[in-house]
Amino acid sequence: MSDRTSPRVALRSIALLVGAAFKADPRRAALVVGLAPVVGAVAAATAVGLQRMVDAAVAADLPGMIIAALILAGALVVGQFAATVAADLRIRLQQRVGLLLDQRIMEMCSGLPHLDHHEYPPYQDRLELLRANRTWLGSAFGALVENLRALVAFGSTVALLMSVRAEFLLLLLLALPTVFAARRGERAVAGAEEATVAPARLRQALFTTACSPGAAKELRVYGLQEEIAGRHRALWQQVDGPRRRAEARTALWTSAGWVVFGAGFAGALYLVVTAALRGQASAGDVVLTVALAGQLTGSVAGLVQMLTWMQQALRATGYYLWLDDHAKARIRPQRECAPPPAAGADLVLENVSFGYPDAARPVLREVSLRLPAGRTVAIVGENGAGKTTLVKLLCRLYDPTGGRITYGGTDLADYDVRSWRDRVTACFQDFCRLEFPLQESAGIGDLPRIDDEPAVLDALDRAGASALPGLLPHGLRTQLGPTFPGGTDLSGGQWQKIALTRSIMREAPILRVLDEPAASLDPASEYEIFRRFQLAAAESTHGTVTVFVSHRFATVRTADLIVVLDGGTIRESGSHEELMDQDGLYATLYRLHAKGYEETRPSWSDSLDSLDDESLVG
Ligand SMILES: Nc1ncnc2c1ncn2[C@@H]1O[C@H](COP(=O)(O)OP(=O)(O)OP(=O)(O)O)[C@@H](O)[C@H]1O
Repeated sequence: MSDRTSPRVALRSIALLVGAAFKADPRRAALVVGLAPVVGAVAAATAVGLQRMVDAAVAADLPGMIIAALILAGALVVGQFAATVAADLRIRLQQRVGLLLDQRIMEMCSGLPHLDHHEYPPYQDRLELLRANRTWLGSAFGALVENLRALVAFGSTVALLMSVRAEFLLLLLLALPTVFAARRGERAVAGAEEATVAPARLRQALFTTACSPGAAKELRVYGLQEEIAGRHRALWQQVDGPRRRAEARTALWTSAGWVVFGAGFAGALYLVVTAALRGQASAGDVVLTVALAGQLTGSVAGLVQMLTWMQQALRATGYYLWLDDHAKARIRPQRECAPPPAAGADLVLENVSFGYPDAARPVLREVSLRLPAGRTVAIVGENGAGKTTLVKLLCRLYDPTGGRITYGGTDLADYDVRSWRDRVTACFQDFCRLEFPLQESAGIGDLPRIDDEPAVLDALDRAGASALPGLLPHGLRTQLGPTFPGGTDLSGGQWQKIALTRSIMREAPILRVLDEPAASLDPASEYEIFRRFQLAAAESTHGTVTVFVSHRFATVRTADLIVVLDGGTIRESGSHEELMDQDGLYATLYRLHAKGYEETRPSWSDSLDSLDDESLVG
């Protein structure tokens, strides 16, 4: 990561900011840009008014004094009015630009069709830097405009000084060390920030853990509060030390710059006063020089501040542009799109291999498998066998790194990714707890029908959660999530059932994935869910392929096809009976599970045995 904003990135950033401001609010943006030079020129106009006033007073020139008074009054009124209006407009515009860019960042993170950017450390590093500097994004356009104002103020002051004596141009050169020192300092601070982004990210993660309701139980049981706080403190020191040192160096360089400028400033005053004493300059010139020299100090300080502000803003915009470029590069060029997939075909994996980005070894190797339309396929295997990875490929959250997956003979990569996802539903083991009203949290599984009450009630019923609305104070309208006013928390199993309901909302999907959808439920409930989905698949005329991932072999024994994954390859596949006859890994593990189950057989297991299809359908 470079600590420099290259001229190309700076230009692109400026174009981005101007474009965003004029897109967010064109009229306000035009006014803000238009008022900046007016505000910038006020100081110089005031100095001119003063000069004319003194010269007219010395010459007892009444009309001259009136004109000077009008200039002074005009500069005061216009200056105050323009500065107040410009500040109000700029603040409001900053908020609008911030909102627009925030939305673009959200789009960049969640709008990418694949998931790999979430696991790419440089992407996460830039995202953290952008998060830490996000406020600069909103104010970046303001920084640009303020720089314009500061430049006009500085330029007009220098031009007037030169009108008194051309040598005063030197003051401009003497201001440069301060400006360069501030620029260099900002770069050093940026470099320190970028060099410590990894511990900063970890510190942020610790903070989130300490404040998250999800971690609250373990933090207390294991007494981790002090440990987490201690690590957070240590990381802060790791992050803060280099940054503070860079800031101290910046202060030193900038002070040295001011010493140089101060010497020049004193020299200029000496020159004009001695010239006036020799009669080579008017009293007005002395007043003008004193006023302008004072303003020059202010405008150099302003310019330094504004340049630092702009550099920080451009740096934040640079992170944004990097993320945007990365996001665009990750959108694979779509080959000529196949027409949207029609239901009723088989999904076929042909020698599919897959490795996560930067991983040393592939997770799936040469997997060939046919998932028949309208059937239920169970994927079983030990932890880390590659089950979830396989279903992620089916959902096109990643594309295979070798081989291909076809549907009805067409490579999935040939379908527009959105048209494929429109026909897929899924309930993942790390499902989302969407803290909306129950109606929306479940209905969002089929966005066009999010408000369709009968559809949501039907889906809740089919997910085995028909009782849930009755248990909540406002039924389907109950706000979920305890942190919201009037919000209700649910048990892990109830949240999971809502995730399951979402996966039922879409009608006639091509593929329904249930990746350990019952991890929070007891085996009887898991079996009930599996049977519900199996019966629904059998009754469906749409040919939906149902893929069920589970650790519990007993749950899935009635699946049409059972696939045993082992170390990223298919070890065995077939029906329960076929696999038991083979007496291989499946049979061994099944017997092991059954033995454990017999030994720990709880009372509710009778209900599991008595589950039949009618009780589920009815
Ligand atoms: N995002 C990722 N980046 C890198 N490696 C990953 C990622 N996700 C999973 N893996 C690795 O891929 C392998 C297979 O993981 P996967 O989640 O597919 O297994 P699984 O069979 O579903 O396991 P479990 O039953 O524990 O859920 C594991 O070794 C895991 O460490």
